[in-house]
Amino acid sequence: MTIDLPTPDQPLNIGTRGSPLALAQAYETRERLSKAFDLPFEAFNIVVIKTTGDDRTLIDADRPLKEIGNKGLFTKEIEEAMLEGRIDIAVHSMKDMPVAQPEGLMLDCYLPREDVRDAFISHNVTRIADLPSGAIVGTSSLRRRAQLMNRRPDLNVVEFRGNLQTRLKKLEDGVASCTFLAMAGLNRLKMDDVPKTAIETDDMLPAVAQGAIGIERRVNDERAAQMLAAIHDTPTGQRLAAERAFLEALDGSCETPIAGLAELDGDTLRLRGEVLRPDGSEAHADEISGPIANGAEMGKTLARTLLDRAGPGFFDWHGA
Ligand SMILES: NCc1[nH]cc(CCC(=O)O)c1CC(=O)O
Repeated sequence: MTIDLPTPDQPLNIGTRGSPLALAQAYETRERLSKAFDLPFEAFNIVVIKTTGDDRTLIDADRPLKEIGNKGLFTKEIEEAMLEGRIDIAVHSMKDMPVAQPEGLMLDCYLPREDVRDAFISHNVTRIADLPSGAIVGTSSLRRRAQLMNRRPDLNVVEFRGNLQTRLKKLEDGVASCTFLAMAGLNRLKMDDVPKTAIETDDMLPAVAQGAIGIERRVNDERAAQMLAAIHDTPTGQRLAAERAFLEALDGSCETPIAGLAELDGDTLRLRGEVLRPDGSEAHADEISGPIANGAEMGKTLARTLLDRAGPGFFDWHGA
């Protein structure tokens, strides 16, 4: 079936959040589509949509996101706009995407993945190991907090919310001696002057889907389907299939710190996973390898292994 490509009069509407990172990701998507189909930028219309997660009147900036609940916090309004036809596709950080999409929408397009690692950001030291006992670490990520406390229970973690710029300002003001950010965000925003050190994945396993951009569409939109197929990156899709199956099988509440990363080596996929208690007092990690095509099955298997090892109650725990 041939499709009518978008034109400046009938543009493809690309929905996104308005943060600098979200916009950079929407621009990248527009650029890839425009190249793939030899279309002018005017054939695309970037539509900024404010989500609950962006609305400061709905969210107290000092309240941890985990208390507000993050299922679809950054996606609900965007998905409503797509179901109503106000936008045709939506660009998302896959790290923030729930594992299942609402009826009528789907995800089958991923852009080539950026650096998956976390970055250690500090004006004072270059490695976690060099932080003095009692040092104050700012992060709003449950996973990073738990991983850090697991390895360095002598550090003090304080809640660090707001966008990248806000957090960097807090660091400069001395509110904390270091923080963590995804390398992917820093790279996409070309923030080269931030004092960062990439943390190897053996030292801090990233969040499931970290560094990956996914593009959502309506199930029955043939034009979007064909256009997105042209820019889809298959290896990223294979890795995310394993990671997201792992996440789904864990069925972790947003209280549960979870890390997961799939990597490809020839025809083999290697999936590593970790679950932790929020205070870092307990961590369970393991890995599994097999044929790429079995990625989703491996995700489920690894989740079962970690669930068994963690034992009943691990995921119900609501600690301090
Ligand atoms: N939860 C916020 C969020 N969602 C995606 C990224 C970074 C980009 C990515 O991982 O794709 C970030 C910020 C961060 O963790 O530093």
